[in-house]
Amino acid sequence: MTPEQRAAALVETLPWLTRLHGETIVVKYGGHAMTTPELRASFAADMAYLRAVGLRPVVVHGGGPQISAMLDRMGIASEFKGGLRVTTAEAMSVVRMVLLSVGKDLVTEINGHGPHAVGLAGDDAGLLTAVRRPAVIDGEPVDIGQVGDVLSVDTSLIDALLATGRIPVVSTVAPDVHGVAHNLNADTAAAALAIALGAHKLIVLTDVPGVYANWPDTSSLISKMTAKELDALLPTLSAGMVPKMEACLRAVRGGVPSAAVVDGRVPHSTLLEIFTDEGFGTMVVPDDQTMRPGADDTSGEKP
Ligand SMILES: Nc1ncnc2c1ncn2[C@@H]1O[C@H](COP(=O)(O)OP(=O)(O)O)[C@@H](O)[C@H]1O
Ligand SMILES: CC(=O)N[C@@H](CCC(=O)OP(=O)(O)O)C(=O)O
Repeated sequence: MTPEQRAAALVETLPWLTRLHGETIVVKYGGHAMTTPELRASFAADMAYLRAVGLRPVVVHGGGPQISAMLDRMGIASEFKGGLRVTTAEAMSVVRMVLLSVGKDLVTEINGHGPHAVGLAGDDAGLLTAVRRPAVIDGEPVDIGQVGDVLSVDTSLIDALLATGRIPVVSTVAPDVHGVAHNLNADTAAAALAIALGAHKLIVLTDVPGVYANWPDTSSLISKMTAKELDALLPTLSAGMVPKMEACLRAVRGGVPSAAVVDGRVPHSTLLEIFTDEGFGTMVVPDDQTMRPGADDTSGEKP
């Protein structure tokens, strides 16, 4: 890179730094995007960077592959229906153990940049209350055990942490109203948190460059779509992409100005999505928003 190109890259961030100052960004860090020490280090640096430049990142982490590996070691089979893990009482204790451990590791990694990150789970100060959620297969509800949807969010703890410059790191296990632990898909929980916090953006880090219109045809990557277009695409999606895109749709329909699915295997993908004019991955915007404003846009809002 020439000095001119490096300077241009820095200058390109200026409008976004100005516009996004003080905004809350919910970043969902998927289990497939944390598979190497280098990726975890680059993610931690990105969170510290966002905080340092005046944004308010909130991390919601996954850990699906890590849970499956642990279940496998314990001789318990992993089964998914509609992109959600069938969670027996036996599997639930493993899910809880692994997710809390992944969360703590992430806190340690981010805190290599200063004592900013704080780990939380659904039961901390009533952050998340779950309600049992069936999977929907061919339009029919199917019982998949202790899997939850988000019934309610109490943002008071996160609000207090953000007000003092902390970076909340949320593990998505949560009690229902009877105190029974539930396994929440991390995309689902991230969307609920983004809505409740009035976030400016939901960013979902995964292991593909974005959403493909005709998966697995990799020439069909979608760079941007409206909520309505996503609604039409949803029935064609498979596996983990289903809860992910349902979550993006829910976030945007719930008032979050945009949701982006980006390739978490690319170092610093969060910064590329937030601070570059063209963004990175697939972005979902409300139905009345058809253009991604560039740096010369004067509306003051990047979708
Ligand atoms: N239309 C699609 N576009 C992109 N990926 C898709 C699509 N349909 C299914 N997938 C699958 O969804 C996976 C991402 O979901 P998942 O494995 O649950 O990720 P994560 O662990 O990041 O939550 C991709 O690796 C891909 O195999
Ligand atoms: C109900 C359900 O499926 N829960 C997920 C929770 C972890 C998760 O969402 O992790 P990723 O984001 O890495 O996929 C699971 O048990 O795998």
